[in-house]
Amino acid sequence: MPEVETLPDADSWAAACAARLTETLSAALAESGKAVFAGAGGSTPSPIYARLSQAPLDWPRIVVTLVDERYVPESSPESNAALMKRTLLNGPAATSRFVPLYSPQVTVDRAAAVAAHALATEGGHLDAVLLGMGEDGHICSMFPESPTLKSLLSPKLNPTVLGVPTGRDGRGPTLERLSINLPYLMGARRVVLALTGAAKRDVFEREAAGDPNTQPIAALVANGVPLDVLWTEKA
Ligand SMILES: O=C(O)[C@H](O)[C@@H](O)[C@H](O)[C@H](O)COP(=O)(O)O
Repeated sequence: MPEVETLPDADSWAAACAARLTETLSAALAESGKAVFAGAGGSTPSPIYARLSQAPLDWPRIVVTLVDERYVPESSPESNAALMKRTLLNGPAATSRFVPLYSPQVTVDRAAAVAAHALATEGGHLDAVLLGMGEDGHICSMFPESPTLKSLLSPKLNPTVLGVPTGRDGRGPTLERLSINLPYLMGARRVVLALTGAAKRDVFEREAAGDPNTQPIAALVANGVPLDVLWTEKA
């Protein structure tokens, strides 16, 4: 079971998450002259992105992408790309290169294939990843009841992006989505899972002890994903 690092308040938690991601991107830049960051959407990451955007990194050599995306254009209020551009791609980070997952295709699966190719063209590897987690234990768009879950959690596949049909998360129905798969997380240099609130801490601890074939958090643990879990009581 990975250790859960407890931060005393929202500010120190967001700062610690941003510092861990900055450290990881800096190491990748030092080692290979480029770095790839992938981040989550949802409500958790915004204060972390606000801090990360100001990090003194060589942003023109950093590629920024998403761990998942709703199958909507950037003009939609549901778009994670729009969220990322509003919160992370400001200040120094605005000089990074953004690679979206969404593109208007005939089907979400076709869009996933286009996104998979785009990420493969960037090297097919993520250096720093920021994840949130739903109260149903989902990360990325790896939803417990989704028919795509088995493919997304297969550790032996190549890193890729898959289409996720309309489904349900802990808060209700979800749009069709695009999601990276578990092998992308297994190959990452560092994955930061940012959690807030007592409920999510309990969910994390329950899910981490679960079935890696059907529970994404258990799959991260069972497959040795380099995971830092940072938690604070109130965001
Ligand atoms: O597209 C999304 O919604 C996110 O990428 C998703 O995977 C998110 O991380 C979880 O649903 C947690 O969402 P909150 O941070 O809002 O709790």
